[in-house]
Amino acid sequence: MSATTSVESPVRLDSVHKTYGSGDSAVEALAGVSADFRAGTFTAVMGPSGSGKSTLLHCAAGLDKPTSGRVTLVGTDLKGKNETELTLLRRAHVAFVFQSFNLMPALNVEQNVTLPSLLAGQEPDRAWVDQVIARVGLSQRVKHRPGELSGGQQQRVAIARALAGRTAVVFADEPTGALDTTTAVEVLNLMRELVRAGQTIVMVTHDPVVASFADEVLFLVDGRIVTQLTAPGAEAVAATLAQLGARAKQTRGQR
Ligand SMILES: Nc1ncnc2c1ncn2[C@@H]1O[C@H](COP(=O)(O)OP(=O)(O)OP(=O)(O)O)[C@@H](O)[C@H]1O
Repeated sequence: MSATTSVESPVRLDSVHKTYGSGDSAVEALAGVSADFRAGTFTAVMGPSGSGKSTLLHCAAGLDKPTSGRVTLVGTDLKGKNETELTLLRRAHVAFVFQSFNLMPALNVEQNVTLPSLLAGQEPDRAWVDQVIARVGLSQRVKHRPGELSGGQQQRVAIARALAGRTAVVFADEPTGALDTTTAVEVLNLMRELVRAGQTIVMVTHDPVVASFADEVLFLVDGRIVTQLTAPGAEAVAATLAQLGARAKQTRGQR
């Protein structure tokens, strides 16, 4: 089973602005972001705390509505779509690994991993599900419930759940934050394999080593993409972050 589509750019943002609140308390979380996430690409989104990374992910996934601008997800303009339409679109084409793992406490590992496919009305590919569970190191835990697992193991279930359905798009927010280095590298290599098979992954991370597994790294500052690197090493990512941090400090000092 594969839900991947032939859309060239499964995720597109055109001049997306997002302002939270109004008047004196208004916060411009995204200040005109345009980005084209092409099929079969792995993109990392980086930037200082509060720069708009999570907001970008939420707007791109239709979990939050832009104040202005356009988001196109697997060829569908999200403007004017109601919650039911958005839910059906996401079920068919999108998977998430977010910081709160959102696992179903009453279901075991295997049931959690296959749930998105079942909800989308698709028969899970059992051999592939077993393979993904094995790759994240949970073969000995398939009958365990989330409450019986460590934080890192729960994160691995969330990753397996996101990757098992082979959806066109995967959005990930710090997907390897709770993992040891060896497991994190295994998960990132698995993500790269899926990208090579045509999936599109957009991942928020603070870690230059994690970002170095991506094809592109976008850097956000104050809700704008200020620079991007193609296939960078971890050192280049860290150097760019340091430069941006110094620039942000200077700007704050001038205010
Ligand atoms: N629901 C909300 N209501 C009001 N302001 C919000 C809301 N969500 C985010 N913000 C503000 O929007 C800005 C961008 O937040 P966002 O969470 O996207 O940043 P981030 O880059 O993901 O940060 P972090 O790295 O700390 O997770 C911040 O100033 C934040 O305070």
